[in-house]
Amino acid sequence: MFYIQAKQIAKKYGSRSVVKDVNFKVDKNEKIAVIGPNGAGKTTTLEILVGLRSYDEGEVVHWSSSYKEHIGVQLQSVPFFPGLTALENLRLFSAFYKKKLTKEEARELLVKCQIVDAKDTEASKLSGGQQKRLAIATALVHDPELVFLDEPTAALDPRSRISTHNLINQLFLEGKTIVFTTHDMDEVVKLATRVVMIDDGRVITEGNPVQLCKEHRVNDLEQLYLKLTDHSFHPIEC
Ligand SMILES: Nc1ncnc2c1ncn2[C@@H]1O[C@H](COP(=O)(O)OP(=O)(O)OP(=O)(O)O)[C@@H](O)[C@H]1O
Repeated sequence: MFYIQAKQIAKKYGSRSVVKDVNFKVDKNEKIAVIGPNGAGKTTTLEILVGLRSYDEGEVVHWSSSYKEHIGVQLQSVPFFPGLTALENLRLFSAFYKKKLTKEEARELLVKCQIVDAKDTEASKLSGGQQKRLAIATALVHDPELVFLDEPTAALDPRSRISTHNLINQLFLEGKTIVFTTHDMDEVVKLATRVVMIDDGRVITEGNPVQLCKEHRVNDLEQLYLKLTDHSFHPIEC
């Protein structure tokens, strides 16, 4: 069963093309890592897939007309409600959906996302890493089937990064499908069932990370990334 199928999508900001002819399918029970250089168009592609951003060409098909109720999205910057604590923010976010979280349910979600210690701190005063965890919690308030996480571990300390990996695996075991972006290649190998590499607005390769390395005869994903995104790299013809 597929959740999202994007066919030949293209997007321009002004006259600048940032997504070019992208095909992107999200199937049920996947953990997809989207990787690529800064500015490659990963966030824009994800925003188009979840219906937050318009596109100029192509088609995006979702599995359900009410898909927005079943997708959770953590973007890189989250506009928390000013003056409200982490717990209050979470409950207010949940009020946008059919089922509002009780105080206890909100607390449990903060425990799950390892941010409960800061539940009574004003959200805007949390550290960068804590805000990231709260942002992940807000993406989960409506128990979505499909979860998009845009750089969920950027700016996290090693312990927090590991607990976020554990959270992603836990969500996957609960039956959720996860799509995440990252610049950490070890994280991709550790977590992803499939990797999609985007460069200059195009998908340049995709597949199982280990399999892809074998096919391209490189030792690891970092080498594959460096090889495929090196615009000065010209293979020697035999
Ligand atoms: N709202 C916008 N208006 C104009 N240009 C934008 C907008 N959002 C993104 N861009 C530009 O589009 C390009 C792709 O941005 P995008 O955020 O999709 O890249 P990314 O691959 O997610 O990068 P990063 O890894 O740095 O997060 C960048 O050059 C960026 O400056």
